Amino acid sequence: MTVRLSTEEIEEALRGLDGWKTVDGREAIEKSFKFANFNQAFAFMTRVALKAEKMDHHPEWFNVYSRVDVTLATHDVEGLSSKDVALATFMNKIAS
Ligand SMILES: C[C@H](O)[C@H](O)[C@H]1CNC2=NC(N)=NC(=O)C2=N1
Repeated sequence: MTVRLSTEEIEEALRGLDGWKTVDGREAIEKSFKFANFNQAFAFMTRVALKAEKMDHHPEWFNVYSRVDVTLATHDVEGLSSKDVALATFMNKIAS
């Protein structure tokens, strides 16, 4: 059962998620990742895609060349959940 995070829990989670911020007017978090080139950007997306499938939790994202803009939210709870925090943590880890 996926549980929706409270405002306080979201703020606490963001303190540990470098570069992530809330989206104005929506219960979601976003970050723009910049890579050296398209290959590195797409390699990042490929790894995230495999992780997302394993988690059954998928990002909303946009890629242009070396940039990947990511937005995370949990549709099932119409807000944010621990799955968003886990996927954001994974993204930061592999992008560093
Ligand atoms: C039925 C439901 O859509 C699925 O369980 C998964 C698929 N991937 C998902 N991804 C995201 N971001 N939010 C969800 O609620 C979600 N639900």
